[in-house]
Amino acid sequence: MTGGYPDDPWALLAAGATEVLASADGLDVLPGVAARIRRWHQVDRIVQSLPAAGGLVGESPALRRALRTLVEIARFSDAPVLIQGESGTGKELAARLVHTLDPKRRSGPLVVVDCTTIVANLSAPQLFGHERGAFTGAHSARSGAFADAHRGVLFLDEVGELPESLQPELLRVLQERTFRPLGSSTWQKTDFRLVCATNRNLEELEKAGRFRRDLRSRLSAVTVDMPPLSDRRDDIPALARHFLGQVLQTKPPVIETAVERILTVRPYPGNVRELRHLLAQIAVGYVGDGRITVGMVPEAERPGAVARKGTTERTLRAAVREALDDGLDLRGLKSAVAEIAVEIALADCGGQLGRAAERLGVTTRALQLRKAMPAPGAG
Ligand SMILES: Nc1ncnc2c1ncn2[C@@H]1O[C@H](COP(=O)(O)OP(=O)(O)OP(=O)(O)O)[C@@H](O)[C@H]1O
Repeated sequence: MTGGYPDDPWALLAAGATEVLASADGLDVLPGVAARIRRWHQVDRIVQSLPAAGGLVGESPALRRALRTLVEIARFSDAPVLIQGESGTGKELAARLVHTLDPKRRSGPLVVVDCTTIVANLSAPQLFGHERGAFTGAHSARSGAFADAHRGVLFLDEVGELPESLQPELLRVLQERTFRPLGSSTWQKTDFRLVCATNRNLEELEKAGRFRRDLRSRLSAVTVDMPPLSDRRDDIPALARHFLGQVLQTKPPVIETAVERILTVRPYPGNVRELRHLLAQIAVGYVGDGRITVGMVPEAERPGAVARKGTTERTLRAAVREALDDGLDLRGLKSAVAEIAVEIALADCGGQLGRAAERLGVTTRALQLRKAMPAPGAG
């Protein structure tokens, strides 16, 4: 199976009806249709019962579709799985879920290898392992990922980055289920399920001659597409509460509607990871009163921030032009601006030096000195 799992059993029923009508003796295909519908309900029950969907928070149809596919392939097949999606969409969480749900593999290990860290020739031992003395610096024998993942799952993250020299080797291991550690003359057996993730388009890499066609078709027997956050904005409030709870280690506070609006409309090129970082920033301002208010949202994220920035710049430009026209040089301009900033900060902070210094990002001592200094050109 490739792509998403059907959203509802009616789609299966409709497809089944077409099959029955098309077959010579409609009854022979009925058991198959019935089995598929039964399977659909089984998968749906598992998805509903997953505790927080195995760490993947969200109720949107796009995420549910991906989850159904993950459950289906984890439970009912042993084929390699390719998880595709933009960066930060939860591909690694999805891979972990396959391991947790695979009845044959879950008691075995989950071995994670980030292919961006495999430098051709230098790091092949990371996959194959090596004997003592196999190369300079190999002071003792070490097992590699192929051996470590025996009876479990091998997760190759960013598989599009797998060096070309290792691609035929991986294909061979998948076909033969044997490998030879570096420096060894003995073939070892291994039995792992392969799960890969990529944010690159493997088909394009193949066209560019950077990925082997036979390996790509082997890896993508089953694919799961993790949807970008822009396709599941409905999930943002639940994700926001989830991350606040994680960061604050308490029951998540109530998020004011205005904050929820800010969170749900902005773009997220970094997907869920970016949302998590934003919530971590917001949590810094939380004072423990059970509410997340707009004041805790970083200034740059608040409505009108971009427009305000534009206005500020325009006003500043006009003021600087006027000062230059009046004959002020750069030095004079700088100290005039500093003087005004100090005056405003002190007025806003009721004359308290410490608070004003904090607002200006200087030490209290520096502020004291500046205050003691006569203004340029003054008496
Ligand atoms: N649906 C989700 N529910 C809860 N947390 C999520 C969800 N999706 C992603 N995350 C969190 O977002 C962060 C990024 O997720 P993950 O590392 O799985 O993404 P990825 O697609 O593998 O990213 P990359 O391609 O950059 O490696 C992690 O902290 C993960 O826990």
